Amino acid sequence: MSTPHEVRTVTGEAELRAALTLFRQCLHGEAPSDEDWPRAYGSFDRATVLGTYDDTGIIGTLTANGSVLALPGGKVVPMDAVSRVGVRPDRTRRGVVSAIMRAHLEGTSAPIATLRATEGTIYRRFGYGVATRFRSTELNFAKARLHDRAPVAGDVRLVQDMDEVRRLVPELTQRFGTARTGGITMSEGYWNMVLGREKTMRLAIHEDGFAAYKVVELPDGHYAYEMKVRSMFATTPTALATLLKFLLGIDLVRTATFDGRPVDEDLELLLVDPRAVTYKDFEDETWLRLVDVPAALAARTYGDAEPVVLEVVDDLLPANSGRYVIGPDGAERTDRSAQLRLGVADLGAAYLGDRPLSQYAAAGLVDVLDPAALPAADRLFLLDRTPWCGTYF
Ligand SMILES: CC(=O)SCCNC(=O)CCNC(=O)[C@H](O)C(C)(C)COP(=O)(O)OP(=O)(O)OC[C@H]1O[C@@H](n2cnc3c(N)ncnc32)[C@H](O)[C@@H]1OP(=O)(O)O
Repeated sequence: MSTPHEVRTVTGEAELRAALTLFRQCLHGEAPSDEDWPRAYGSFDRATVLGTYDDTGIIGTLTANGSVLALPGGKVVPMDAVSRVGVRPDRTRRGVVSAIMRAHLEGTSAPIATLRATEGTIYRRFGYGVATRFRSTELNFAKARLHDRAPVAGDVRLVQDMDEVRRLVPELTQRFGTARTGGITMSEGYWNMVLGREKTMRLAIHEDGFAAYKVVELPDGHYAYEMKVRSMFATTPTALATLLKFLLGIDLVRTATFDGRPVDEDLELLLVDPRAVTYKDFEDETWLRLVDVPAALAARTYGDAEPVVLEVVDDLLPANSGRYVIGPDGAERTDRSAQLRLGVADLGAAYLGDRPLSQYAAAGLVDVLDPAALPAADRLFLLDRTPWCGTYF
């Protein structure tokens, strides 16, 4: 590999602290304080950190958190959750992050990497595509009431003690976070950092899901509060309705915002007045990169349709380039002629089944060499349920 910047693994506590400081400063934030550092240090418990240095110190960094990803068909595979990417502002636009991205993709053993992007125009060139999307849901408590047929059943236990909240969140996300395609898990050290400074996080736990939320006083309110639901996983419709009923029953709350919800979670169907719900902030969630295309294609299951031959183009990791036959029984390399051709970023985008390949083709992102293959590819790749992650990192 020849790049103008040498990339190496960041090792030891002092170097990790410098890397995190650099990243936070790149996002216009503060260096970790002495008080925060132990938890921040602990958050590297399953991470590989890369850095680029010059004679002024560290100038670029990337963290690859060892994680897992739930695939169509239910398999859960190793995945690098890439975060804390930053280049010092006096060293940008000279290829530093390109060198680090390449080093990460060439060095990792995970077949898939995902990230959350600060900007929409950076990561496609490295082979990442938008594989899941989310939106926020706002509920007006004055109007929001479940109708009589909503499937409410089972008890909800409330946990208010922060030590117990910190202990339970990693366990609960482990249990429920990968139930849906696109779900991931994060390490205990990561959660310890995220929840370390929280003082008023509450947990509502049902046997098939949970909600983690805060209730904050409205600035101009007199005993008027707003609920912020940071995380909610409901693996059954009953868990969703029951958790919702519990949250709506909390006194003094005027509105609730549920962050980062699945785009097919239509809460109005559970309510008497559908106008109690407003959806907003529809955005990209998971950017996904197939690092090892043959392994990743073989790891998911496919729908029922005639097999299709895809030609994948990957300029950054050329070993991935080539033709693959994909059918109900799986996927493997083939010498047969290609029917559809697409770049690895668009394959990553379509991989979890968020949108049909025909939509990418209509946008000019898939070359259709044999039109008969397109409806078959749609049936092979699509899921009965929109993929969604729900865990921010
Ligand atoms: C997963 C995460 O952690 S998201 C957080 C990402 N970090 C940030 O947003 C912090 C602030 N920004 C930065 O630290 C840096 O500007 C980075 C990391 C975004 C880019 O680093 P750089 O070293 O400048 O990128 P590099 O020089 O390798 O550029 C690669 C290409 O991306 C383009 N590019 C880089 N940054 C941007 C940007 N912000 N917007 C659009 N294009 C960009 C470059 O123009 C270049 O294009 P080219 O290949 O066509 O010439």
